[in-house]
Amino acid sequence: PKQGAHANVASTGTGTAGGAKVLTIDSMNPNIREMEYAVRGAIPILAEKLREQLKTHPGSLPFKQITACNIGNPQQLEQKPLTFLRQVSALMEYTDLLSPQMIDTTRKLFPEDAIERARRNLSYVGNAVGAYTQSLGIYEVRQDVARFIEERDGFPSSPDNICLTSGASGAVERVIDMLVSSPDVGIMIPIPQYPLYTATLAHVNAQAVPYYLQEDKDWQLSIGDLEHSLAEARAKGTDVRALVVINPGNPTGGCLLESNIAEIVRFCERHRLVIMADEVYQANIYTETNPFVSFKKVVAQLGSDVELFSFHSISKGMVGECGRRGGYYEAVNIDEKVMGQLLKLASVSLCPNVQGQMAVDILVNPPRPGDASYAQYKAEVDDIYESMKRRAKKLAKAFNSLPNMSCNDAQGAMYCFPRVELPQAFVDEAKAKGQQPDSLYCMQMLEATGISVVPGSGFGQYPGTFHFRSTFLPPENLFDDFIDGFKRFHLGFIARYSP
Ligand SMILES: Cc1ncc(COP(=O)(O)O)c(CN[C@@H]2CONC2=O)c1O
Repeated sequence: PKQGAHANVASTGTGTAGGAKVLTIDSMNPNIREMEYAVRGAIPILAEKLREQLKTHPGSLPFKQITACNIGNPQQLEQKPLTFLRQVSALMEYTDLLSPQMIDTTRKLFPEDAIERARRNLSYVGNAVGAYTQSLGIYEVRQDVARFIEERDGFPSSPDNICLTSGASGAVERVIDMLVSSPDVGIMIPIPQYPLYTATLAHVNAQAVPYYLQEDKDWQLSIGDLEHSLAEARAKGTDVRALVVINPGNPTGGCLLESNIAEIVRFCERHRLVIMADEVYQANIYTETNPFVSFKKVVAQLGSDVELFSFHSISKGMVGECGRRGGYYEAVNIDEKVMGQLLKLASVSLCPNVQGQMAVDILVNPPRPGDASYAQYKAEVDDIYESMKRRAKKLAKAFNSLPNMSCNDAQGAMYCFPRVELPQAFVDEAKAKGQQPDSLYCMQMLEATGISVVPGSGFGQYPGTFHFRSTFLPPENLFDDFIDGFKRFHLGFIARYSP
């Protein structure tokens, strides 16, 4: 189906017995009408229309293809899936391959450890990958997640505190839903932030309490700014209950130092804030100076009783299985009765996606040294990692080589978030059109180059500054063309607006 086709559904007449529609843009839930999610906003939607136009009218645009840099969707940009994961999935989907009649043929096509893993996983679901599982997810997978966390941090983790979900998005939405008991409730979010947070807070009619990340300090977080933002919100009567941290950062790519994390934990203890640690990019680290340290590890090291939810996903890292929908949260120091309510909430949507759960298991429990697939799995992961690291540095360097542009290196995640000094004449032109200046800049970029990025206004930014977010996911064989196309656009843009 065409992207956005849903939005073009033809009206089928008057609906109820000749009367006006019951469900209209005015009668719908106003929270949903007001919420925004720029990662798939106006510019990506136009990009999909232009993609269709290139199919039906080749040569009708000044570029050959759309380069979707608006979304961290690696396999849309030719990243190969991990072989072992797909082998196990295939065997679990078509279990005849494991039958006595076919197993000899299967053994010619699949390594022994993939066969064993598929058989083990199938035993968890009664050999029926199409059946519902437990609401919190398959217990044995939750055990593997807990072991992964213990190995990563060196502190205990219990499967009873792990909940598998169909992606981290659903986990975040569920926790925010639990926290928000009235419109007075506020949750502190970084600016710039991944708009899942502002969208979800709008959806549940809660207050977003912003704190600014410091661009001139590699996007580190300032405790002084947290204190100020919290005091201001509470003085206005907002019931601030939680603090969101995205580490490594989206869209910023910043990775918090352990000392900064400890300060944040103490801040949340002091002010009784639940920590929501979004760590979906924990494997996407490209710098030795800022290695990934989990909030769970620091909370355990400090012996803190602060309440913590940590989120992870199969969509990022080197796995990149975005559409397969898999993820989890770990709940630490959460009240037992609340845990019971979280179970109830999970049970309403029956269970997380089963193949997503199995992919989580491979994420946290990959082939080990000595396994038949270990060498290939490690080689594939290393190749993807090294390529991402090269592309991250190359894109930031390209942005920094241009006039009116500066960009912090991506220490982690999948994005560069350059700052653009937009000429005042252009800013005035955009405002006269009722548009955000960086949004108009990105729209002109798309129309000139086919590159689809997201304006900084879609993530929030310090007033008076302008940014955009681009992934560094275009495949390396097309990367130079991608950068050249962008450079040509930007230099032409600056020339047009320079006196
Ligand atoms: C910080 C962060 N948290 C959660 C999610 C959701 O992950 P799931 O796929 O597991 O629900 C994303 C997805 N990143 C979006 C999607 O691609 N580009 C983005 O900015 C993200 O960037």
